[in-house]
Amino acid sequence: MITSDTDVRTGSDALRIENLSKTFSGQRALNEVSFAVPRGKITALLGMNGSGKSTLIKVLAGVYQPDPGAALTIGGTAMPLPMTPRTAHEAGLRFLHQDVGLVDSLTIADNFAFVDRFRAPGTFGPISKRRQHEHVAATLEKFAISVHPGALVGSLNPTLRTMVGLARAFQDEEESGVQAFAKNIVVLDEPTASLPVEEVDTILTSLEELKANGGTVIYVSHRTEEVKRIADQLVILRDGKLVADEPIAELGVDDIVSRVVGKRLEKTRIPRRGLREGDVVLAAQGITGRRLRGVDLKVRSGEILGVAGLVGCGRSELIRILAGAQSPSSGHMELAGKSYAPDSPATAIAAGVSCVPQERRREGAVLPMSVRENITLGRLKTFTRNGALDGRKERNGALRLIEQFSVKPADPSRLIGLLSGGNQQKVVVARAAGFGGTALLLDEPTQGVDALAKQEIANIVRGLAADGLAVILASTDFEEFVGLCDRVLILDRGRLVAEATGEDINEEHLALLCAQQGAAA
Ligand SMILES: Nc1ncnc2c1ncn2[C@@H]1O[C@H](COP(=O)(O)OP(=O)(O)OP(=O)(O)O)[C@@H](O)[C@H]1O
Repeated sequence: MITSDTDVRTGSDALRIENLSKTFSGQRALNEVSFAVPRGKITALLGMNGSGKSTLIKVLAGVYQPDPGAALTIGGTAMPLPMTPRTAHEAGLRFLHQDVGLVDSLTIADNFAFVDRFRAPGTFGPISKRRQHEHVAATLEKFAISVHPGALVGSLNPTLRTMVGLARAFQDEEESGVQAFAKNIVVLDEPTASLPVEEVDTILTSLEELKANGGTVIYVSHRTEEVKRIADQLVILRDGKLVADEPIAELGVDDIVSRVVGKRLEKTRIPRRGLREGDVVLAAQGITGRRLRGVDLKVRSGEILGVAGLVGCGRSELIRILAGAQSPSSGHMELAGKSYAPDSPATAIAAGVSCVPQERRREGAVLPMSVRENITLGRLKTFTRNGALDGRKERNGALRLIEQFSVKPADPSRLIGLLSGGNQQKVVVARAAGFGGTALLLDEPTQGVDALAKQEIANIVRGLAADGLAVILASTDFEEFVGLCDRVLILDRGRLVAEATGEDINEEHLALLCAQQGAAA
């Protein structure tokens, strides 16, 4: 293990990177990056989408081989490069990658298992299922995660999935929770991107506890408020180059954002005009489902309607039902005054209802396909001429949206899986929002998206609403509702329980409304 008492006493660097470059088929994702990570501190690694953060982390994890000429020191020891997953682990690096790295179709226990674990000592027989479950149950308990080791990862909500991914990184440690954290270097790539607000606080509090115990963390996030709250040190990449390496204490949230973006970001919180008077576009009555307990709602042409609520309130189920991805158990829906009962997202799209689903990796982006195919998926009718696909028209259509949504690199033929996480998200939003229609459903549309792109997406959504589209936005990030929504509905355990309009659409009030419902439980 890398920690020695001397290290802790002297506050020496936990990790030092020198001259790190990484080139992917001619494209430089990292360009001569050098910085140090102080021991016992939280270092925020920031940068816009595609700036090279995940690439740097994957070099540390031994997933990518750096270009020649780099040097890496961990706990004062020069590491042979390239790293391998084993040398990284032995050096005390523990990772939670952006996609969490769990396989949905396997159980938690199977996700924990790796070569030669869980055999009875001195035997060469098959892996002991009982031992495996015991080990996994004990690790989950250390992290206070109450879920059965035999549960399928695909059945977990995003929060549990994240927690399980984190616990797995520490399954070898003797110590529990914070102690295990504290003796390693913990590298977290956007751990809160897909988590609801109240869970984010849980993660941040445990990181603060970890820091108080001398833990060292590298923390990637696009959420500047979080960074300001927990980080001591700031390292910023732009286009693969290091552009800032400084303490955070004196900086405000706006200073951090402008350092990341490279310019001051003007706040474009244009006050909405209040409830719009357009025709009702989408209406739902008495919708029930796994969580929903009879939801009635109406959204009008030109209106942006927010749906907020605590974890498990049924927000995503509501969006899935409206988008045709799930059938309601009962209830009735209408689109432009006519009965609307889509049996698939494709039927919904054909009727004019598009959706950005909550989980990009599971439901949004089709990784083995190109950016162009992902953008035009389900829209090919728009690009046919005399019954045949017009490839040129399709490519141009994709290029227009790539530009409008600032997808980088602007290459329609690139596999979407090779794009950075935030750029994959922009493609999914472009597919839903780029083709008109009558209603747009957004579930956490800006997760993993940088501050500038977030603003651009908000402006596009505003423009679409101004053109008459009806928009429903489900989010756990209350900031997203402010300045964007005309009305926000609060959903609590499957029921709509409150509504905010006008001045009441502010972060504090919305948080209060949600908390009041939770407290009344
Ligand atoms: N395997 C790969 N092959 C080719 N290009 C890649 C590969 N992985 C990353 N890139 C490119 O390297 C650049 C940096 O990507 P990276 O994922 O490191 O960005 P990031 O800063 O983590 O972004 P985000 O905030 O969106 O997650 C991007 O232009 C991306 O398209």
